[in-house]
Amino acid sequence: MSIPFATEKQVAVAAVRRACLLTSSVFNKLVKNETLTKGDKSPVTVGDYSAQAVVNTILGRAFPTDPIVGEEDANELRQESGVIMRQRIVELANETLTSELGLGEMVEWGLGPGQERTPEELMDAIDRGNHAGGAVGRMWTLDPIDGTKGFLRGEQYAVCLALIVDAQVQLGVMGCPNLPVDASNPDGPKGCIFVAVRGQGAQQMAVSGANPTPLTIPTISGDSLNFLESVEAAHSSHSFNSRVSSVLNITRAPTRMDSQAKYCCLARGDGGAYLRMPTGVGYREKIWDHASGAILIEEAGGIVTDSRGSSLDFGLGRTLGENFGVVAAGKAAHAKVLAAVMQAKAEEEEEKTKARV
Ligand SMILES: Nc1ncnc2c1ncn2[C@@H]1O[C@H](COP(=O)(O)O)[C@@H](OP(=O)(O)O)[C@H]1O
Ligand SMILES: [Mg+2]
Ligand SMILES: [Mg+2]
Ligand SMILES: [Mg+2]
Repeated sequence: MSIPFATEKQVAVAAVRRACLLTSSVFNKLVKNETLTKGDKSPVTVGDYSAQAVVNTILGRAFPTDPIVGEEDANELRQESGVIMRQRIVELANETLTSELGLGEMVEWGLGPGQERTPEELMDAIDRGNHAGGAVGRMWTLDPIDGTKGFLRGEQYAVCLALIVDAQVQLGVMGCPNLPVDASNPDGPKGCIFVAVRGQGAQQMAVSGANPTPLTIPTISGDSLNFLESVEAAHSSHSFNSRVSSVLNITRAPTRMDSQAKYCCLARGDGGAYLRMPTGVGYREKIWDHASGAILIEEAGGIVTDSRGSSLDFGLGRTLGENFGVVAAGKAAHAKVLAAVMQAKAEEEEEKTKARV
């Protein structure tokens, strides 16, 4: 019997690796007119667009009928004002798609010398990410650069790809080009890919795909537990996390890091819990910001829920719908952190009520 999702895993690792090579190379050459500000004020760069073009081109060749829920779309690039960026994206995507085959890659996926695409094909590939999501069937979800702000600062970011079947994440692949291979050697080699398949465990490997190593979240007890949280205070409440730390008597400062690299660090024991509490009303978390991270944690032996203890629902469309915040940790730590979140929430409510009277 063949191993479930073996081909999907091979294709997804190849797609993420190619996208990582692209984003690492583009970072050093990024110039001012290669970044746009989207409607929600967040940045998007030629790196985000061309990484989405590359991954979607590969998925489109390998699995032509699978829909994709991707973060970016090509609307801006199809305008007159988008011509310069579009040219750059086409150049970057083609450079990446046509480079020599790496470990486990196949010509059939549209890779290797001579496989250039037209600008129109690449814009259409980006727009294959327009799927609305939903509870039924097979779909991929892609964040071509998660943590664009981290990417622009030269810090952490991740290329994140996951396969969802009937609302359950079955496969997750994350590429972190700037993440040290070994956290105890922060100045050592950087760049790793994390892979998880439902029921088959979690792994870290080199960006080349070599040296896959199984990952298990270590049991972290007591006050040695520390939080992983967003760098951006607008994305996740720093003050609420510090309140939760006080409830747990944690004195260690949180580790701030952009992107789903936080899930990767948690999976290999570089942090005790990832806590993401909403900062204001109305923002809905996106499925591509959590799908690959959530399966990585589960397959490494941990638990991911929202801040009320409900499981994340990947079947409601492009967002996580009513889920409120995210709590991810190893099994024992998760129960403790969730209880502390509830207590901190109650304390906060009480203070608000007192302030009103
Ligand atoms: N107000 C908000 N609350 C929570 N998340 C937000 C947000 N505004 C943007 N984000 C998301 O936060 C992600 C980055 O997370 P983090 O802060 O953990 O690095 C962004 O992903 P992109 O960088 O892919 O756009 C974006 O989707
Ligand atoms: Mg974005
Ligand atoms: Mg993101
Ligand atoms: Mg993104």
